[in-house]
Amino acid sequence: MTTLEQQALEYHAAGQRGKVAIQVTKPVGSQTDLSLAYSPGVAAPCMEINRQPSKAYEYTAKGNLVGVITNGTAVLGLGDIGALAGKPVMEGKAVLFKKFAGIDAFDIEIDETDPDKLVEIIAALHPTFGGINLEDIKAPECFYVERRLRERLSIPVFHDDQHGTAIVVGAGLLNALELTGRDISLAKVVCSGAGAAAMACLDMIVDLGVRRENVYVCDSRGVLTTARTLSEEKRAWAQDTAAATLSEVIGMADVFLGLSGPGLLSQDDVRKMAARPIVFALANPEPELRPELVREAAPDAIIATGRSDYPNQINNALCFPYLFRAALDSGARGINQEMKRACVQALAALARGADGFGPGAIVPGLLDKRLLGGVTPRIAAAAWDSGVASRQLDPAAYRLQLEALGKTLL
Ligand SMILES: NC(=O)C1=CN([C@@H]2O[C@H](COP(=O)(O)OP(=O)(O)OC[C@H]3O[C@@H](n4cnc5c(N)ncnc54)[C@H](OP(=O)(O)O)[C@@H]3O)[C@@H](O)[C@H]2O)C=CC1
Ligand SMILES: CC(=O)C(=O)O
Ligand SMILES: [Mg+2]
Repeated sequence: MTTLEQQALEYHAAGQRGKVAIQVTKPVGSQTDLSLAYSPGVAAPCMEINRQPSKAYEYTAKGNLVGVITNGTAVLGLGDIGALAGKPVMEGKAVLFKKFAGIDAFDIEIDETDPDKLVEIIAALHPTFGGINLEDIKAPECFYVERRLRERLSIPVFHDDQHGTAIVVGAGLLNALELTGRDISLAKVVCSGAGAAAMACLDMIVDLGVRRENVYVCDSRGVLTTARTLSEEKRAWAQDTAAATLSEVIGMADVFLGLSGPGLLSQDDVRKMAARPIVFALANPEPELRPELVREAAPDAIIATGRSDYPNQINNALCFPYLFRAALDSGARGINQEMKRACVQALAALARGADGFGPGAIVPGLLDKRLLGGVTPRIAAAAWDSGVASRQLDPAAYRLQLEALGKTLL
């Protein structure tokens, strides 16, 4: 076991176990308080909500509460380690919701792999929450589960590994391309991984201007080609090529996008890439190739990982707190493409506006205090403009409100 792993175990076990706890928000110290908080007074908000369900947003925690829900089938890059073993990650996401955006989150680990049953369970749980953040559910089941829940529920349902990752990859890629003087429409991209995160990231970068014919994708069996029998999602990325392996398609690639597993990129692969390559080795916790090894093979590379212990942390934690903050505050029924695009542009702009902007800072750091006030109002505005929100928020006033909130959080 490494020192870091040992420290992480001690961190999690120290004091009150785990990373989150419940906090009470009303006085309960007197008989009068108790008769308001519980019986008999609590019947009044119950009956108000029974008459008008939207009153739940006024009288309960629903409007500021997100469910972080997994079945543990694709926990980070650790694979199918099961619902219970995924709990530390889900608690971690709950911590980030709270510390970065003041959102309360319950982590819910569901021991169910059948997609239809999972949909039924999550749908049955949904009255508790103002939004649902699906996490670490493997592909292809995650696509079905998210789609069915979005069809059924009128609260935001968002698969973080797909869309959260895609947003941050989009922002990082725009800035990395700018810094290396590349035209997005000419960039050749090679992606390792064809699961939840990869498929959504590829859709996003095509939305931003990458040409589909310039993208080569590898899964655990090699390059997605037209000769292979592929799922519907993967078929969309199949190339008519005889190349079968990552090493065979990576020649002169401008961008490597790793959303697969540890150690799947070699230094020789990096050496085959174009000059000033962009290497996003995003598998967690162990990237496709460690940054120091990428640097050795290509000293002028722009390198990003999903980890907090290297520069350029491309991690969905840079966006999900702010997306949900904006969605909850604007009363959005869902998180749509316009909101995601607004988040991409806001994150990219925030990085460009920082003093240290450059190859080692293509995205803001997770602890950048400008994020809450800088990103969230732009997403809320996009929600309103695209017709998915029920409240229009004045951007300047909302920003001030968020900046004040931010001071109470980190
Ligand atoms: N930095 C970040 O913010 C994020 C990083 N990630 C990382 O991305 C990775 C994938 O996560 P996710 O998409 O949720 O998981 P999925 O289980 O949905 O997808 C995993 C993908 O990796 C592929 N894969 C496995 N082995 C290989 C291999 N030898 N060569 C190429 N591809 C391979 C699988 O192939 P096949 O389809 O054949 O099974 C599959 O397409 C994880 O490491 C995760 O930590 C995910 C989300 C966010
Ligand atoms: C960051 C994240 O969500 C993942 O690696 O799965
Ligand atoms: Mg995840």
